Amino acid sequence: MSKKPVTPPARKVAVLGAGSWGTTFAKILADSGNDVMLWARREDLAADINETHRNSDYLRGIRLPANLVATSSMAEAVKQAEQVYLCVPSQTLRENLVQLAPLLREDQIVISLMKGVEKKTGLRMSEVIAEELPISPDLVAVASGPNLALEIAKEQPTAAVISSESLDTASVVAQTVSNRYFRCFVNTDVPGTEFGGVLKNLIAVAVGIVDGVGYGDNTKASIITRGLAEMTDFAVAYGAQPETLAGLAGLGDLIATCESPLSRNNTAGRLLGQGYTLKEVTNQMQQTAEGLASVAPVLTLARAREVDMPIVEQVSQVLAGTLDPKDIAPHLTTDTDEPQGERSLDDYQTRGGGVVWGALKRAFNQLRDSPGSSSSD
Ligand SMILES: NC(=O)C1=CN([C@@H]2O[C@H](COP(=O)(O)OP(=O)(O)OC[C@H]3O[C@@H](n4cnc5c(N)ncnc54)[C@H](O)[C@@H]3O)[C@@H](O)[C@H]2O)C=CC1
Ligand SMILES: O=C(CO)COP(=O)(O)O
Repeated sequence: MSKKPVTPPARKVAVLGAGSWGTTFAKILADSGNDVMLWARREDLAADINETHRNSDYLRGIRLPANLVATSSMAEAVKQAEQVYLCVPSQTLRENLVQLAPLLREDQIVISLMKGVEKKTGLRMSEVIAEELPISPDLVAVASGPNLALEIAKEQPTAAVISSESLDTASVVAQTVSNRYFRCFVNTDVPGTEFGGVLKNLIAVAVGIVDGVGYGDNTKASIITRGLAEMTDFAVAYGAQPETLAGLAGLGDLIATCESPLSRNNTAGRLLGQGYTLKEVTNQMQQTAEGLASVAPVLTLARAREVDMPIVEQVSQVLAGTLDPKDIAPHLTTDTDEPQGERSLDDYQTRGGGVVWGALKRAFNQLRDSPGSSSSD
């Protein structure tokens, strides 16, 4: 006699932050069978989500599932949750953690969905969490990957990486999140996974700038390719594994963000390339473009470890109004006229015994061979 499959009880989870990604992630979690509480700062937004099952300010045309309930009380959201997902703009994380700290139990897992560094400290989001929350690092995870909110809210299939110092934690989170349109891989390279998400934003601003100027695909492809080398150099200098940058959280997200008009970072860059000032661009943007705030702290970190970041340097000069956007491309790789060897990716390939291409091949084979289950990215 065949046994009936046992359906695990629904997990209770909380998502803090009801913008485009927080709401989309809450939908992913609800579609994965969890009971989701979504915390919105504004009471009227929480009420509107509960009444209409929509968040029209951020996700026009998307219906939210019935097992997703909104609240404007952080205490209510967090109280029953086994896992707490954080999705507020990076520069506001610390103030929100101050509110969260007294509400948190020591067995709750905390997951960052954010892609920025704190401007005044240069810390990654998981590092800010470690400073502000009384929590073991084993219970902290981060999620990153090619994840443009609106596409996923429409249930278009994609993949992401869940990273934690504890593989057990990453696996529990991956199992909680994964569903038929959102597939999670796991790794333990937290710096690589977080920096991938931070750095691709900066390259997407650069690509947006040249797009706004009117340059075509050769210029953009050059920036994307050299940008990946720049991202990898930087992240490796801060302890990341190069293969993480060749995976979903690096190359994957870089492609999605640089290609898509849905990307806010790409859009901000395009406006700069069209001649708007930084102030005019930030006034026009209704959503968070993390890259604009990350440029300065990333350059400070790069200089501290003597990493060359010519593309990010030039984005910084365009933001400051000291470089004409149309001049960004000719200076892509060097500030001398001497020809240079194309360093980074070849270097990693040689030094790491083909590590980048090996990782790409493994990722491709995994996607091809094993639909459904999670494994490393
Ligand atoms: N939208 C996307 O496609 C993706 C976004 N992300 C990341 O998610 C994070 C959040 O971005 P989005 O949801 O897209 O931004 P958003 O601009 O769509 O929404 C931000 C939300 O935070 C709220 N907020 C603003 N100030 C706040 C404060 N002081 N305290 C608490 N909440 C505050 C806003 O009211 C809004 O609900 C960012 O780090 C972004 O890089 C990551 C993957 C995809
Ligand atoms: O992180 C994202 C896609 O993975 C979203 O990019 P933007 O923040 O530029 O919209």
